Amino acid sequence: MTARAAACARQADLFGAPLLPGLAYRDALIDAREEHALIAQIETANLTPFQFQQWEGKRLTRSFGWTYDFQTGRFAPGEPIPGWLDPLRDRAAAFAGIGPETLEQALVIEYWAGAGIGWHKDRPVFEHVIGVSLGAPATMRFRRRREGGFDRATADLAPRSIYHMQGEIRDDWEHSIAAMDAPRWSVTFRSLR
Ligand SMILES: O=C(O)CCC(=O)C(=O)O
Ligand SMILES: [Fe+2]
Repeated sequence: MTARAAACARQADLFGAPLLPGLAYRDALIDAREEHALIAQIETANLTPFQFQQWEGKRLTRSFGWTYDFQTGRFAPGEPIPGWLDPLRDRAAAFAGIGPETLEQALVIEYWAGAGIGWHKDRPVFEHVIGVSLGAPATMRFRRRREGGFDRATADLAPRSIYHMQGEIRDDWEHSIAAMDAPRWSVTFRSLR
């Protein structure tokens, strides 16, 4: 079995059928001390409320490397990825089997209790999407439209875990995160297509 097939088989065990081609996941990427240090850094990183038209999400965000403005649709170079994210970016890249320098964007999100993120696909300018979870456990949901409805699947995201989306799961499926009852932070890294 190839490494990828083995990863898929593990996912099938963890998350149940159907397989989600292009999704990889592992627990315990970092330890609790590293998790707390990252949360402390995020808390001083001047995140701002996510806003889309009149609607303000119950989450704070900040992007580095590249910014995508949801109000204007403008995609532009942003502030460099800060040094405190470098070790995490290295591990995210190693997990995905790609070079760290290809992960040109980092997005930091703080979800307030009661917040999640609605159905979407990540912007097509990006290719690989790799996410690290901090704080509350989360349920990531996936759906893909088919005749008469949706194919659906879910993945449990433990704190300190990592996921990688590429290919079918990233391009053909939408994802969302169910509202959580405690704060959660995520750091996602993206490569450009
Ligand atoms: O918080 C996460 O892990 C996912 C965030 C997400 O889907 C996004 O920013 O596009
Ligand atoms: Fe996303």
